[in-house]
Amino acid sequence: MSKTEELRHSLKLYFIMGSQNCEKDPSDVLREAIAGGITMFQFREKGPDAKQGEERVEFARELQKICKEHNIPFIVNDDVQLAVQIDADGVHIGQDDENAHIAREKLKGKILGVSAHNLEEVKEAIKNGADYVGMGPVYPTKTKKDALAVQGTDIIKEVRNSRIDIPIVGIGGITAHTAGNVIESGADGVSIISAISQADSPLDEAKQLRKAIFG
Ligand SMILES: Cc1ncc(COP(=O)(O)OP(=O)(O)O)c(N)n1
Ligand SMILES: Cc1ncsc1CCOP(=O)(O)O
Ligand SMILES: [Mg+2]
Repeated sequence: MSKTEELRHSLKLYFIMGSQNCEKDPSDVLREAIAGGITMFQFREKGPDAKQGEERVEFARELQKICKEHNIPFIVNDDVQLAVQIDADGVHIGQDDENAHIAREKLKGKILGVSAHNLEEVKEAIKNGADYVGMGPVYPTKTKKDALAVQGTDIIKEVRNSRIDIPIVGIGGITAHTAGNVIESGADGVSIISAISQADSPLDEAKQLRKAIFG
């Protein structure tokens, strides 16, 4: 399998989480999500109650260890320096984060994901060396307070209709009921925070999502 094909597979069920998203112990939530079949993980420790400093680094290492034990790629949200420090598998940055071109330079050989909300941002991300783009919010979400306007799946279709082949993952309000639509629109995978992290059973929820994605 080529590196891109491998990445397309890893993006299928991309779980994102930080301590602020969990009611149970985050390590247990992550273990359950892995048992349920997630294919990639993003460490997103963010917001007013987020862990800081050394405690944050230790928390990242704890979740990274769980991912390593199960061969799940471990991506850091926003923080390129942390990704380098703990030798993460990659980083995901948004339009308001560190410049993607500079992040690419600092993370040679690692996975670089970039958020994009329109065709221009997708093209710019490709120029800057992104390996995949995260597009959304596809549906309404309560998880990200500063999220831009809901886009539906049209923007993903538009990118695919422009014959742009970069791996795409949809994000924002996606559940097991809607994941299939996101894939049908041309996305390689779905990124999920609350549907898994807030589920009574993250394991069962991940299983349901897998069914919707893989059939
Ligand atoms: C896979 C994926 N796609 C999009 C985002 C959003 O990134 P960003 O716009 O920088 O917002 P924050 O997550 O940093 O609040 C993401 N994290 N992951
Ligand atoms: C980080 C992010 N970026 C766009 S929407 C969103 C939040 C996704 O969370 P949820 O899956 O709970 O809607
Ligand atoms: Mg960001």
